[in-house]
Amino acid sequence: MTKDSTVPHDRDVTPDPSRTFQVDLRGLVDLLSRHLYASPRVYVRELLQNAADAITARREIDPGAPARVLIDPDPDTGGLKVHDTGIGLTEKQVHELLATIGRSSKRDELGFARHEFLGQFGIGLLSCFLVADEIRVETRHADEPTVLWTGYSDGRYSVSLADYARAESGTTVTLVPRRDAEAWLTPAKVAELARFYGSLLPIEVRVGPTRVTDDAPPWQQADRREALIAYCRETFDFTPFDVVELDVPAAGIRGAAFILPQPANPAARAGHRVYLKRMLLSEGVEKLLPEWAFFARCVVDTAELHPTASREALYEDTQLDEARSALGAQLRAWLVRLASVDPSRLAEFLGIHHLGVKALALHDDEMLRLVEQWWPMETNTGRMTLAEFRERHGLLRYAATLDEFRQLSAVAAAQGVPVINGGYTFDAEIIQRIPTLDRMAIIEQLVPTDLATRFDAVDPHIELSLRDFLSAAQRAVDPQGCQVVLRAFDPPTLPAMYLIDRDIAFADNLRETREKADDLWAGVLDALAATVTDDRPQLVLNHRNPLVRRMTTVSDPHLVALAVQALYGQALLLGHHPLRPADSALLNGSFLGLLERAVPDGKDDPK
Ligand SMILES: Nc1ncnc2c1ncn2[C@@H]1O[C@H](COP(=O)(O)OP(=O)(O)OP(=O)(O)O)[C@@H](O)[C@H]1O
Repeated sequence: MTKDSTVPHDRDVTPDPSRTFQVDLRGLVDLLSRHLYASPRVYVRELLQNAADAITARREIDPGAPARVLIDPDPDTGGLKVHDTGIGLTEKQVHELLATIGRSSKRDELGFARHEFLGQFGIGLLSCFLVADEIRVETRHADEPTVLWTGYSDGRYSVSLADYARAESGTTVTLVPRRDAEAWLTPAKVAELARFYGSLLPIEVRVGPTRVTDDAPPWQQADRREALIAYCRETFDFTPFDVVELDVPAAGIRGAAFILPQPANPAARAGHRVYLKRMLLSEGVEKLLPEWAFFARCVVDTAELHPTASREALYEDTQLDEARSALGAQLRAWLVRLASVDPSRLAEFLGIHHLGVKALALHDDEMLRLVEQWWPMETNTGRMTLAEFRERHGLLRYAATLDEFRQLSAVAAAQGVPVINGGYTFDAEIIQRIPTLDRMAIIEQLVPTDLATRFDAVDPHIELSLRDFLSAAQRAVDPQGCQVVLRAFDPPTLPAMYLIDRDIAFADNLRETREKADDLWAGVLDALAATVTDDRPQLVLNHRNPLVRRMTTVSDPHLVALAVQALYGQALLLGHHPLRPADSALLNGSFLGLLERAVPDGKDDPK
């Protein structure tokens, strides 16, 4: 084996203890502002967080210690002071913690974040350099001397002991504004941000004389429901359809889900408002709930879930996964409860969110069950749920398109064939998926062919006698490319049906009938079909209909043509078939022609 001269010798990589990394603070701040934080506004959150943590640390030792934070913007200098009554820092700690990036007092001996604190990374204070050139800290720990620390955005810092004692234990952080960042430090902006991030903190926070913290989160107030509805109106700008309280102890989650009062797009995931240990993490956390719960927006506080380093999102880990399922279970329980306690309210809910619920029912069994049990679908025997339909008829029979349903429903109803309209968005697919809930479910798609067997043939002798009528009728709609057929079917009130070429199978069925018929009958039909190809659309005239019967007795071929053309147009309209220009012209012509016949001409007018 030859020795590779590019492999470094051991002595080349031996660390030199006298050398340590140098940090380019400007570069680091630039990194934070461009790549970690979404906006410089986070500086207020980081200052509040440090103050709150310092108070927590002090109260661990002295539970009666005051818990106050005062934020004091100075309109004259454009700067800002944040005073807290926290634990403060000794001189040694100032050197160690404030001047070392990544060093934090909030981790345990093993380096894990300590549960009771908001901070953990040791970089939060740096965010102040997004808006300040200089950060000054005055701090006092217990009876130790007051320490003054000043850090500059170019990476220098100084430490000295004050020649006075700060009035009480705690810290004051002063920001000297950076040019071009003054807007982030105006009193109005600071008050807005302090309220935005800190309104739920369990300590007293004031901006100048104004308190920005609430007494308690809405889900902990005496009249919770009222408080939550008011919160939803104020924060999300809608009055919820309902409020579902959320409580997942394993993830330390408390809060509420607000059911949207308007339809929502399931594909556009709603942003939820998430607090972490009562400090706002983000108002746009997307994956807190399972995908199917698109109809709810939440506000929650969590003590256990983990933030990403920017503290603007939740870290995707198994804990978040489990929390998501637990929250989903609570929303499901709400739906189930609604179904048993207040079905009309559930129907109202589905009335708003049915499209989204149906979209999810295509791949979520729970949603499918909800639709099956509670969503009334259109059928030719009235609106009813799929569950009811199955119970009554033993199967789920449906027409796959709206046109097919319209074309067939009346005929099918008259013949005692119940059918569901599967033509609305997702409905046919939902019906086809029902066997995943119950393997015994029988699904049947109704196609016009199925009804064809119920179109009874007319007595051949009668049909022969109607030969002239049928030829005239055929000629009347020949230019439309349509074949005229005479059958007897229910309901008798329906004079004609137009069956489109999609139903070639039906045409085959007609041909079969003809083949089975006796010679006389076959002869009649052959004569009729001489100019007709079998896959043309069919106008089926109903011999049970009194008007059609009367038409067959008319001897004037012109009147027959007008009447057949009018029935053709009406059948197209009833079946919701598109009217081609030639169809409209035909319909128009027949209408005017019939009017001409119906209205006496001027010669009879006495005037
Ligand atoms: N107001 C304060 N009172 C007492 N100590 C403070 C205060 N602000 C900062 N410190 C000390 O400085 C350390 C560094 O603060 P920094 O905000 O940079 O990080 P952190 O709060 O520990 O973590 P994170 O980056 O997650 O916010 C803190 O761990 C804390 O010990």
